[in-house]
Amino acid sequence: MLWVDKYRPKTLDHVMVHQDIAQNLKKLVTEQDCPHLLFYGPPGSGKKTLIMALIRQMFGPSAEKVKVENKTWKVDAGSRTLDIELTTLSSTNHVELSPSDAGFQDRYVVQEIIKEIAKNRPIDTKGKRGFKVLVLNEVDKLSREAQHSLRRTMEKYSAYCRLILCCNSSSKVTEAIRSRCLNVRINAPTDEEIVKVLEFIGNKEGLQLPSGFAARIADKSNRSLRRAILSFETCRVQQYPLTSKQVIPPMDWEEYIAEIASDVMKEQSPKRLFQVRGKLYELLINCIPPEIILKVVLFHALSYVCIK
Ligand SMILES: Nc1ncnc2c1ncn2[C@@H]1O[C@H](COP(=O)(O)OP(=O)(O)OP(=O)(O)O)[C@@H](O)[C@H]1O
Repeated sequence: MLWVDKYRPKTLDHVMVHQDIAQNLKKLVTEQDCPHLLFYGPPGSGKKTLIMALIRQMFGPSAEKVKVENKTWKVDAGSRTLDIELTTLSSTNHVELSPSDAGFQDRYVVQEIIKEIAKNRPIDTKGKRGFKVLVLNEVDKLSREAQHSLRRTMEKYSAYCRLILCCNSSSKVTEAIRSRCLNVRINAPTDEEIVKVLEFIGNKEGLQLPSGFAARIADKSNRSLRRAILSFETCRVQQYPLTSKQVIPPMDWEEYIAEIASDVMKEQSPKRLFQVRGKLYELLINCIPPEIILKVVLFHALSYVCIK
């Protein structure tokens, strides 16, 4: 198991960063009925970790027993029937999915599939919560129509379904949805917090960390905890004992994008265009978001221009 998964805190009491938010969430679910929630913040800041710990707090360890299903749903779209393939992750009390995976058909996912999941009321056994939780990832990528449908679903099934929405940018979520949720902003962790997590992992793995090594990884991580932990594990695999001069390698996909920028800058011909297109497809197939690809290409391209 990768360290990012192995050392992901499972409960709200064990989180090492955003402890104040974790304690507030704990109070929220123990003292009162939980509202719909919208978690937003930069990639790798710890949103998913808090959401998973929150669900565990609500339903106990059974929330960790999840099954992954790849289902094809038949959806009625007026004159024709659409087949929509979606991956869901579910336990007895919660279901998680990314409706934006359905692309421009996302509104059918919200109108039909989410409605179907939301209206199945869980059995209200004594002492247990009488609602189920629906976790929706990347809601900022949903189309306007899908977001409007989502707003209606939120209202209609709020008696026995709580939505936990997760995204990077809340400004791309409609005001109507935002105002119906408790908004929880998860800031990118500071370098000091990242160093604390890396030292904790190093300690658990029984590693000797040279002085300043964790700080160098934190500095290169762009304040993403996931990235810092992945880099740390890569360094460990590349060389042990770790040395203070050891190079902290960039992510594979970043090197690949740098190559694309260099290809584009060195030669502008139909042949090169064809090669670059192939490389871009390769990145997209590996789930690197297009906006990140363009941002990094631009960054490298500009550095070429500046050198000239
Ligand atoms: N509060 C925390 N304390 C300690 N480690 C954490 C904490 N939150 C996250 N981590 C570590 O950072 C990794 C990345 O966090 P997480 O997946 O929650 O980020 P995210 O904000 O959901 O990212 P993305 O938006 O890219 O999906 C986790 O796998 C975990 O190892």
